[in-house]
Amino acid sequence: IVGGSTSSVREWPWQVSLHGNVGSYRHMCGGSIINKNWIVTAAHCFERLKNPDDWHIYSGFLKQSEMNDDAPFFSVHTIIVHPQYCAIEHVYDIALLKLQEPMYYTDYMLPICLPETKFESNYEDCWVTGWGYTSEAGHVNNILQKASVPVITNEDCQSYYKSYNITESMLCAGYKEGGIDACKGDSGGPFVCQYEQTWYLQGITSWGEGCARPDRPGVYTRVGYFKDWILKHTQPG
Ligand SMILES: COC(=O)c1cc(NC(=O)c2cccc(O)c2C)c2cc(C(=N)N)ccc2c1
Repeated sequence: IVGGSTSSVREWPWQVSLHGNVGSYRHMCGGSIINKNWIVTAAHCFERLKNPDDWHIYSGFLKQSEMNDDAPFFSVHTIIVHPQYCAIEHVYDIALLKLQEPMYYTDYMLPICLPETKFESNYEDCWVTGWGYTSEAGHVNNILQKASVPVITNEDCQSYYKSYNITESMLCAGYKEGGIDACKGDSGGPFVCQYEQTWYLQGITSWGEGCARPDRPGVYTRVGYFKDWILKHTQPG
């Protein structure tokens, strides 16, 4: 997160850190708890590491330094990458992780609600969180960061990204003057909006040209667009 501030414990209890095995296990992506068996994240996190055994999921922690070899983690049973995901175009950048064992809820580990509809009309009070870079040429941050970022229309977003196709499965958020944005390492993490005292997962951090640049908003996977696909895979029975 560029231009954000430090989160406190229990602020974002659905936020998890996905540690991938690249020689040793380290933070690669964020994710969100949607129920006791399932995490939603970004498909692009699994370009190189497609084996579930190469992932450890840390939940209930604020600092990367706490996610050490003595700390408990959840293992991954199944990785479901959206069948229409395309890396080049950044489309359908969504994946589901089934846990090997169901998690338990605490004040620090709670699920986030899925949006009510495919396209929400209200996007007040939206925040993006993660342990990603705090500058383009940065590195993974130790303490979970948060930043409030306004949603912009797909039409405005398309006008900024002339060499890309901003599809209806994407959601954009950012400031025209830049300065505050998600960045590398925040991928897969939550973009949430509060509505009538309830938080909803409206976006999954996906991509952007650089980070926090003027006229280059952050691009997110629009979670409402994939609600049926998510429910199809994550509902019991
Ligand atoms: C794996 O995820 C990404 O690569 C990756 C690369 C990005 N954009 C970059 O251009 C970038 C940023 C930092 C370092 C870097 O090398 C690049 C290419 C990203 C930009 C944003 C955002 N601005 N909302 C969010 C996630 C990103 C994930």
